[in-house]
Parts: sequence; structure tokens; C-alpha cells
Amino acid sequence: MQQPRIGAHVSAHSPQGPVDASLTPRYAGIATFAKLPRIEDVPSADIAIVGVPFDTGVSFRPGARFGPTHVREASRLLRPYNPAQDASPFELKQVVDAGDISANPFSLEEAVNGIEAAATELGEQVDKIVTIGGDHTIALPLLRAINKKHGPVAVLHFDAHLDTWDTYFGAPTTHGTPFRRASEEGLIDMTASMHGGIRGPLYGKQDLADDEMLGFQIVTTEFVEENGVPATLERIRNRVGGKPLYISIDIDVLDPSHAPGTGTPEAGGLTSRELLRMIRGLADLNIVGADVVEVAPAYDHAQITAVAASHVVYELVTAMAVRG
Ligand SMILES: N=C(N)NCCCC(=O)O
Ligand SMILES: [Zn+2]
Ligand SMILES: [Zn+2]
Repeated sequence: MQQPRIGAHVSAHSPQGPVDASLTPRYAGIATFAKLPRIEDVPSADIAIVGVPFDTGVSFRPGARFGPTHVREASRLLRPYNPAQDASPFELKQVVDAGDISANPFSLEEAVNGIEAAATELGEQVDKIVTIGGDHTIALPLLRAINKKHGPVAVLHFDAHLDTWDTYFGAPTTHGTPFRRASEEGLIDMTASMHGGIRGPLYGKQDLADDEMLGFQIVTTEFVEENGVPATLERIRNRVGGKPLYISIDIDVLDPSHAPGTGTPEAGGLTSRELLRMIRGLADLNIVGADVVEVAPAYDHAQITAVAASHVVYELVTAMAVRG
């Protein structure tokens, strides 16, 4: 068969899957996530992956605005069958790359409003969205958008940091404050929400008291280490139950050895193996949306962080696809 020299080998059947890497080199062509079709290339889609290149909310190292591009580049190597979940997610659902939401880097307020509007619009076109950040500020407009569809959602937040601090330099909207603002706004079901992987120094003991007052529960990295993934999953599942679940994953929940490319790294984190296993263990829950944030390529080496993030997105998409 004569192969085209320009362009890509795409499968003809529906759902439209990724470019076939056994026919077109996976390093050729434009990097959509996992070489999936773009949203404009298919008549309709079930799950969209969208980037939010935005990092105006950071308190330390900048650069997460380059996260979406970097994760897409690393995602070229993903393959269509996921043995760990015994599923081919791109056959079960039409999964697409919806490109990037354009966010104003000079006006945080305008950016946050624009992200909410774009995510709301995309949410009307597709069933579920997985967002690649961007700094953690974006979780606030994403939760505002998902709230319009599902009401208050259970939030499972994997992060080294609580991100329920009040303000930085008097600013209420930053990457250290999204879950405080979201809980104040009633976007989160506070009877079913949890942080996972919390560790590292705080400003004071009061941080934990404030977080508890808001209604969050915490499963620390130390708990995971001492009790293992199955016991951790049991705690998470008991907390979340069957509620509509939003999963927000700050890549700094991973140990800096597994994710050096991030803005506020903390020693002593989870391995990517542990995080991937936990996502798989949640696949039967009602996951309505997710984000993977805080990948900052300037501090990455050999795509370590981007490879981890691309696999995290892949497991999230698979979990959404298998549940139906
Ligand atoms: N969301 C992330 N990654 N970090 C928040 C850290 C806030 C601080 O500098 O205290
Ligand atoms: Zn963090
Ligand atoms: Zn965070």
C-alpha cells in the first residue's frame, strides 16, 4: 500500500482513534494529546482534553504556562490499550484534544472569567473534560464551570499543598487559594471532599485547623507510605461514595524525583506508581471532570514530569471511559 508522505495515518472507524504509530512515526506531526484527533476533526466527542496555558497565579517559580505543550509532547508515546485497566479508552469513547483555552496573562481576573466561560462552553459540547494546566489557580474557574452542570461536586485533590490558604499579598485568587475560594462559593460538596498526598512545611498549625474548618479531610503522604495504596483507596472511597467527583491533581504531589518540573516542589512525595494505582482504583466512581496542573517545563529534565503527567491524564481518561 502506498503511504502518504505528508499527513498522518488515522483510523477510519468511529470513534476516531489516535494516529497509528505503527504507520506514522509517533514523533512526526503536530502533538495533540496522545496523537488523538482535534475536536474540530470529529462530528461529536465524549471526552475532551484541553490545555490552559496560564501561570499568573504562582507564588514561586513561574513557567506552568508551558505545561500543556510539554505534556502533549511527552504524550506522543502513549499507546491505545491500557492493560492496567484492561481497556482501550479511545475505542470506548470519542476522546479529542480541544486545544488550549486562551487566558489573558496580564489580567488574572479576566483570565479566570475567560477560563470559566470557555470550560462552560466546552462542557456543553462534551460529556467530560480533563484539563492540563497551567497553575492551580485554574481549578477555581474549572469548578465554577462544572458546578453549572453538576451542582456542588466531591473534590479529590492530590497535592503536596493544601491550596486552602486565604490570600497572598492580599490577593484572593492565586494558586495557593483555589479550594478556599471554591468552598466559600459553595462549589464543593464539603461532606465528601479530601486532599491526598499532603506533606511539607506549612505557615503554621492554624493552616490545618482552617482547612478542617472548611470541611476537608486529609490523607497524607505519610499515611500512604505507612498503610499502602489499598488502605488509602478505602479512605478515599468511603469519603467520596457515589457523589459526582472532580479530581484535581497537582503534579507536585509526586516526589521531586518523579516530577522535578514544577513550581513549588516539596521533598518526600508519592511515586508516580502510587498515584497511577490510586487513579485506577477510583475508576468505578462517578468522575465528572479532572485537571492535572503545575507542570513547569523549565525545571523538567528528560521529560520526567511530562511523562508522569501524560500517564496521569491517560489513566484519568481511561477511568472516565470505562465507567461509561
Ligand atoms: N498550588 C501549588 N502548587 N502551590 C501552592 C503553594 C503556595 C505557597 O507558596 O505557599
Ligand atoms: Zn502543590
Ligand atoms: Zn496545588
